[in-house]
Amino acid sequence: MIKIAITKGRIEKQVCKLLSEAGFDMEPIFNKNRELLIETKDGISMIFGKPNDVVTFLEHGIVDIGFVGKDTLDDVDFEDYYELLDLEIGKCYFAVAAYPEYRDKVFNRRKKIASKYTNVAKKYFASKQEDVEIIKLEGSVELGPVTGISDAIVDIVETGSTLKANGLEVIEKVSDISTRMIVNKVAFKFKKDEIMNIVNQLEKVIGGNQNA
Ligand SMILES: Nc1ncnc2c1ncn2[C@@H]1O[C@H](COP(=O)(O)OP(=O)(O)OP(=O)(O)O)[C@@H](O)[C@H]1O
Ligand SMILES: O=P(O)(O)OC[C@H]1O[C@H](OP(=O)(O)OP(=O)(O)O)[C@H](O)[C@@H]1O
Repeated sequence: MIKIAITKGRIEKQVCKLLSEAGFDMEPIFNKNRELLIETKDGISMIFGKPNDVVTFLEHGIVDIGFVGKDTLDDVDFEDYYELLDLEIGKCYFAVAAYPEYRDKVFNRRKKIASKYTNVAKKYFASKQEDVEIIKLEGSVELGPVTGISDAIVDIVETGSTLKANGLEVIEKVSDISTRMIVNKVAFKFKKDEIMNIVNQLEKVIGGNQNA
């Protein structure tokens, strides 16, 4: 049996649609209500969890495969997995954002940066040799500059409409994000054929979508 964890929320439906187009039996998933663990006719069991938890389940060997955003992978401490596929969905990017004045402002103190992705923010400013204070916010991160708790934010930008609605703008792009398929290394050793079958089937659909 192959065990899969899928990130709930924005990317859930698109991942399930790709798996269905790749020929896997997703009917029980499409018909599910509040169940969090579902078994399909293909001998695949699927759980649905929050982004960081998908990685935690994979780290502990509870699942063989995880579908999760690159944003989450960039932020967690765990790196001992194989990233086998970019699903080319859930596309967005990390950016430093702030009010336009931030660009020319001279700071005579450490800048304050708010983010839900504190490791990404830390790593980014460290790469620029900038010593900043990182403030963790759990959501609505744009509130950082709006309330004045921070000078800028590191957050996900998709359409840019949340920034615009709050008078903020992208100061610097940090990195691209999309949904990835990750695999537990031990599982790959013992279930290589089944896992590669899923990779190959998905690749055909992703390739087809890109050429469409
Ligand atoms: N505009 C976007 N904002 C946030 N995530 C996006 C966006 N577009 C694509 N994604 C991807 O979707 C994944 C899941 O995001 P989603 O907002 O559903 O869950 P979440 O981070 O648990 O947030 P919440 O706590 O608001 O439910 C993200 O990790 C990211 O890879
Ligand atoms: O560029 P946009 O298309 O406006 O999308 C970006 C927004 O979407 C995400 O927030 P989400 O809606 O997940 O809520 P949250 O802030 O509570 O995490 C992200 O944190 C931005 O706020």
